[in-house]
Amino acid sequence: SDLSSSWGVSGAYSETAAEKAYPNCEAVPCEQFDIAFEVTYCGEVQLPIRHCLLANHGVRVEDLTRVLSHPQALAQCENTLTTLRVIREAVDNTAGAAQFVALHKLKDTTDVASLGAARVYDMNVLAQDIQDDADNITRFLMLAREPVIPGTDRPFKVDPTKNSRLK
Ligand SMILES: O=C(O)C(=O)Cc1ccccc1
Repeated sequence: SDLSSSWGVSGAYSETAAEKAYPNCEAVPCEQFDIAFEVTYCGEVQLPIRHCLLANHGVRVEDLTRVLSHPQALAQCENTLTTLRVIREAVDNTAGAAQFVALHKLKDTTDVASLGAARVYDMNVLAQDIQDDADNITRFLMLAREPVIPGTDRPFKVDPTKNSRLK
């Protein structure tokens, strides 16, 4: 199948967004984007986002002092995190936060990420649907590297409004 790359590690929301935008493609997580090329805006995809509070097995809510997640996820769970009285620490990806907490077997740190991330990194789900807005819809931008006609250095401009797959 064709590939589409999504920013972040496996279990990130962006992976789900890429799969929704390109159903016939396999989403490949990509931890770094080469910023040395031009990107074209191709469209947007909207996803209902349901955040979970993840921790290592055996960790209780009372043990938590810190939460790691993407800044947008931390902001979307403001009420829950304030009630928990945990120190917020922003990282670049929700699933990356889960991977970090799992890898380092942290016992005082939680992370806000998807149910999918809980599965991928074998973490315990302390709470589900912790976002302030029960119907949290988040927009993801689809960007493409400027396609180049093979054999030339000329970029091939695409008209994003003509691409019916992006609807
Ligand atoms: O970090 C992720 O998994 C993302 O895809 C970014 C994000 C963060 C919060 C809500 C939606 C997407």
